[in-house]
Amino acid sequence: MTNSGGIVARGLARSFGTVHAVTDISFTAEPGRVTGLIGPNGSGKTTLMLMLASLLRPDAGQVLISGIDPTLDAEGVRARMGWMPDALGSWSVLTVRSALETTGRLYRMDRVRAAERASELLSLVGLAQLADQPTRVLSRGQKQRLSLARALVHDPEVLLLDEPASGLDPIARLDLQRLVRGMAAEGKTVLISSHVLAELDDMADDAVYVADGATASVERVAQARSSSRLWRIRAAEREPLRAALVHHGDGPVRDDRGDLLVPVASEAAAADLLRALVAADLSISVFAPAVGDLEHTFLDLNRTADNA
Ligand SMILES: Nc1ncnc2c1ncn2[C@@H]1O[C@H](COP(=O)(O)OP(=O)(O)OP(=O)(O)O)[C@@H](O)[C@H]1O
Repeated sequence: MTNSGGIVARGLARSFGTVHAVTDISFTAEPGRVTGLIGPNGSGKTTLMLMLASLLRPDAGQVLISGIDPTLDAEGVRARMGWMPDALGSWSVLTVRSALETTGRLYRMDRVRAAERASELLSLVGLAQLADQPTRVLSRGQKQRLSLARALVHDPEVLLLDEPASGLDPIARLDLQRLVRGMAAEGKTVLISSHVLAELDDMADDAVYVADGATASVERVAQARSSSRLWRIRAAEREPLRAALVHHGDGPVRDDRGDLLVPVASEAAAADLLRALVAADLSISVFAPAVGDLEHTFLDLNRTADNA
């Protein structure tokens, strides 16, 4: 297997008794990029992340993290990887600051460096005011921030973030987005699993789609991406707009919160439609895909899987 840094997974499989959680996962997540890990509930994302993090041994296939195989050198992988699980483990009697200092000590920092790093991270994730509170009093969103800070303690090259935005308020989500983009800009490899696809659309450069324990092929993803999708269109004159869409659109026209939705076969067809609407003298104020790229692709892949 060639090593380009970042995360490389080839032909991964893992079962629990008769449950085949992961059957065939292959992908590459490159340094300097944010890669979204997308799949329905129970599709094998957490099992995959555990294998990448050296916490679970694959039955078949291979992983390289920054060139290191976790089954051969778990410690080497852990030194280079930060892992933010979807729920913070319990250290409920420690204060927020001491939880971070203790994590630093586990990474063999001396007391002074661990304390410095804890202070840096407390301000980075916006928890400085809660530094002396026991972690058990934190809200869900505050626990998420602490969990992220813990994953960053040793300034890892590779980050695995499992549902990092869950429980975060809109401002904290924007902060998270900025932080994640900043880490990619520093050359780190970031793999994020999330069900909030609109958010991943704003954050991810690449996407890996998983269904029933296997990655969707490049061809299937390309086909799903380019399939017909709904567009949202708004004009001051709604009935003339409806008439024009019935004439020029690629399917039935639907009302949605004051706008009209119509299926459009491709980007080129969307450009033609917009030209036709403007030529018909309609004042168009909104003309955009009704769902983001990732969500559209996810829905199409799963529709295809359900019909297979
Ligand atoms: N330790 C285990 N023992 C038995 N079955 C397991 C175990 N861990 C996971 N599974 C099963 O493997 C499948 C994949 O689970 P996994 O948690 O990896 O999915 P997921 O994609 O992370 O789901 P979600 O989006 O809901 O978090 C599920 O059917 C799950 O029930």
